[in-house]
Amino acid sequence: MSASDEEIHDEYPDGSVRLRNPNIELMDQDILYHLALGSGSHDLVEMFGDVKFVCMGGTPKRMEQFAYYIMEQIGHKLPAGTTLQDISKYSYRYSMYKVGPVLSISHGMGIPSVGILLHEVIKLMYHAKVKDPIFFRIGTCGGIGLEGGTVVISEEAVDGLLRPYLELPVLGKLVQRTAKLDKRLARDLKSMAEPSQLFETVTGKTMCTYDFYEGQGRLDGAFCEFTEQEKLEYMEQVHKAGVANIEMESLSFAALTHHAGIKSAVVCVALLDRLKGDQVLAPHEVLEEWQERPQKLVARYIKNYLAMKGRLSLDGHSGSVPVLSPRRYKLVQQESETYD
Ligand SMILES: O=P(O)(O)O[C@H]1O[C@H](CO)[C@@H](O)[C@H]1O
Ligand SMILES: O=c1cc[nH]c(=O)[nH]1
Repeated sequence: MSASDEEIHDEYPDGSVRLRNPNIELMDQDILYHLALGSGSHDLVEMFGDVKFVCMGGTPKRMEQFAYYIMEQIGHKLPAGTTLQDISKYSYRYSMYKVGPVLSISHGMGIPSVGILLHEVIKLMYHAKVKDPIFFRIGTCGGIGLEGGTVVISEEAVDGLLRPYLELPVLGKLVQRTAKLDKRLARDLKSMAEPSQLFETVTGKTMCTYDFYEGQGRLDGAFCEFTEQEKLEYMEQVHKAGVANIEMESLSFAALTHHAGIKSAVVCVALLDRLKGDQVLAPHEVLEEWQERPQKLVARYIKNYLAMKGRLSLDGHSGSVPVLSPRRYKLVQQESETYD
C-alpha cells in the first residue's frame, strides 16, 4: 500500500509532484509518447509551468467544450485570430487543451486508458516543475437510487469487490495502490453546488469497474449469465455499502494521483438509475445538458480559487461571478491557503 498523505507532504513540502521513479532523472530525454510531447523536444517548463488545474474526462469533444467554457469563465483571452489548439493532436490518442492555468484532457474509457495518461501527465507536471496541481475527473456514470442528471462527487473509489485500492499485476506480482481522493476538495466542491430545483448534487462512494456491461451488472450486454433478481440484489448490496454511482476510471485516477501526492476529485453526472434499468435512454440534448453539470461545478471551484489568489478579476471578466455566500467564501479562502 502507498504512503499516507502526511508522509507524501512531509517528503515534498514545496508541493513538487512526487515522481517515484529514479530512472527518469537518468534519462537524456523523456518522450511522453501518448501526449506527443517530450522533455527533449519541448520546453515543458515554458509550456506548462503555470498549470494549476488538470481536468480530465472521457471524450475529446467534452474536454474541448470544457476548455472553451473555462476560458469564458476565467476571462482568458486568446491572441486575436487564434483558436484553442489540441496540443496532443499528433498522438492520435488523447486531446489536450491549455487555457491559462487549466489543462483539459480527454482520457478515453477505462482504467488502462486513464492509467497510461496519468503516468504521462504526472511526468509532465514533474518536468514542467508544476507545484501542487489539483486534478479533476469530469465524467458520467450510472447512479444507484439516483435520478438521471444527479451530480455525484466521489468520497472514495472502490473496485467491483468494494476494495478501496487499485490492483495491478507488475512483474508477476499483484501491486495494490490506495485509491484516495482529497476529502477537503470533495467538501469544497459540494459546498459550491448551487441548490437547484432541477437536480441534486450528492456525495458517496464510487464503484469503478473494468467493464460497462457484465462488470456493471448489466442485463443488456452481448453476454449475461445472471438474472435480473441477482443484479438487483448486488445493486442493493453495494448501495447499502455506500456506493452512489458506477463508472470506469475513478480507481486508477484516485490511486495514481494519491501515489504522486496530487490532490484530486471525481465529479460525475448520472445518466440513469441502475435500480431502474441498464440502457441510456435520455435524448441526446438532455445528455448534453447533464454532462455540463460537473463541468460547471468544477469551473466554479477553479474560478473561486483563482479569484481568491488574486489571479482573476471578479468584475473585469466575461463570465458570471461565482455564487458563494460571503461566509462560505471566507471559509473556502482559508481552506485554499493550505493548498499553496
Ligand atoms: O463520462 P466518461 O468520462 O466517458 O466515463 C464514463 O463513460 C464511459 C462508459 O460509457 C466510461 O469511461 C465511464 O467511466
Ligand atoms: O451506467 C453507466 C453510465 C456511464 N458510465 C458508466 O460507466 N456506466
